[in-house]
Amino acid sequence: MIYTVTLNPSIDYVIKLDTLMTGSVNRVSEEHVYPGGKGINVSNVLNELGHKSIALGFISGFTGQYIVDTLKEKGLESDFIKVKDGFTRINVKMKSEEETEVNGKGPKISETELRLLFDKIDNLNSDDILVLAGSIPSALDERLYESIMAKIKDKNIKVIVDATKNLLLNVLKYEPFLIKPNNHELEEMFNVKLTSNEDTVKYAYKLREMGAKNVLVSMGKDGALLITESNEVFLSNVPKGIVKNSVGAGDSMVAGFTAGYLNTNNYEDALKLGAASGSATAFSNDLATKDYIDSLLNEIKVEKLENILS
Ligand SMILES: Nc1ncnc2c1ncn2[C@@H]1O[C@H](COP(=O)(O)OP(=O)(O)O)[C@@H](O)[C@H]1O
Ligand SMILES: O=P(O)(O)OC[C@H]1O[C@](O)(COP(=O)(O)O)[C@@H](O)[C@@H]1O
Repeated sequence: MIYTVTLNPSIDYVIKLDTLMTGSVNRVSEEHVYPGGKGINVSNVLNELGHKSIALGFISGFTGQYIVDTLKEKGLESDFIKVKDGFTRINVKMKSEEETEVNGKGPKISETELRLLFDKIDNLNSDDILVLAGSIPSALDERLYESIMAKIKDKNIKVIVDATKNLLLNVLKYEPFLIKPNNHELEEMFNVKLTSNEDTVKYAYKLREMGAKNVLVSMGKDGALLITESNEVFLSNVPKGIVKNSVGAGDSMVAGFTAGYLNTNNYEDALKLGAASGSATAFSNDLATKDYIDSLLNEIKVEKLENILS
C-alpha cells in the first residue's frame, strides 16, 4: 500500500484577478476551492492513475472536515488524526499578472496526537511506500521526518520525501528512495544560483552523495532532471499548453513518477509519467485528470545526458 503523510493539510482557495492591488479592495473574476497539501495532492493524482493510497496526517475543525468529506466523495481512503486545536489552514493562491501565495500556519499538534501518527506508521510493512510531503506545522520539531524515517529504517520501506531545506537535508542519511526538490529549493539549500543543466546536476548529485537514492529536480516550465540510483541522468521536456494553475504541479509529478515506477520498474517511464502529470496539472484549474495526463504523454521526450556527472 502507498501511504501519503500530510502533516499540515490545507484548503487551497484559488482566485483569479485581473490585477492585484495591495492596500485596496480587490474583486475576483474566478474562485475555486480544493482540498490541498502535498501528500493529499499526491494521493489524488495517484488515484487518477489507478493506484490506491491511504492519506495520513492531521486535520482539524470545519476546514479539516471539508477535506475528509471531499476525499471520501472522490473515493480516496484517508485515516487522519483529528486534532483538538484550531482549524486546518486555508492557503490563498492568487493568480493575476503573477502568482502570489499566502499559506496558513495550521493547528498545534499535541504530543499525544503526534504519538498517534507514529502508531500508524509503526504498522507499515516492507512492501509499503511512504510519501512524506510538505511543510510541518510550526510547533512541531524540524526533525520530525527524520524521526519517522529512523523509526522505520529496518523495514525496507520505500520513502519519498518532498520537503525543503533542513526538513529534507536531515533525512538524507536514511537513504530515501526519492526526493523531489524544485530548482529554487536546490538553490536555497546550497545558497547558489543555478544557470545551466550542468549546474543543476552538480548540486542534485550532492544530494545523491548525501544519501538520496534517486533525485528528481523539477524545473517548472523547463522540465525536470533525474539522477537515478545508478547515476544515470535524464532530462524531460514539457509539452505545449497554457498554464492555468501550477499549484500542485510538483505533487502531481511525484504521483506520476511513483505510479510510473510501480507500473514498469523503469526510471525513464517513471520520469515520463511524472512530467506528463506535472504539466497536466499546470495546464488545468484543478489537479490533472488521467485523460489529460495520457493525452500529454506522447509529447514528453526523455533524453539521457551522458558524461554530465564529473
Ligand atoms: N509552466 C509549466 N509548463 C509546463 N509544465 C510545467 C509548468 N510548471 C510545471 N510544470 C511541470 O510540472 C513539474 C513540477 O513543477 P514545478 O513547478 O517545478 O514543481 P513545484 O510545484 O514543486 O514547484 C515540472 O517539472 C514540469 O514537468
Ligand atoms: O506544506 P507547504 O509546503 O506549506 O505547501 C502546501 C501547499 O502546497 C501544495 O500542496 C502545492 O504544492 P506544489 O505546488 O509544490 O505541488 C498546495 O496544495 C498547498 O497549499
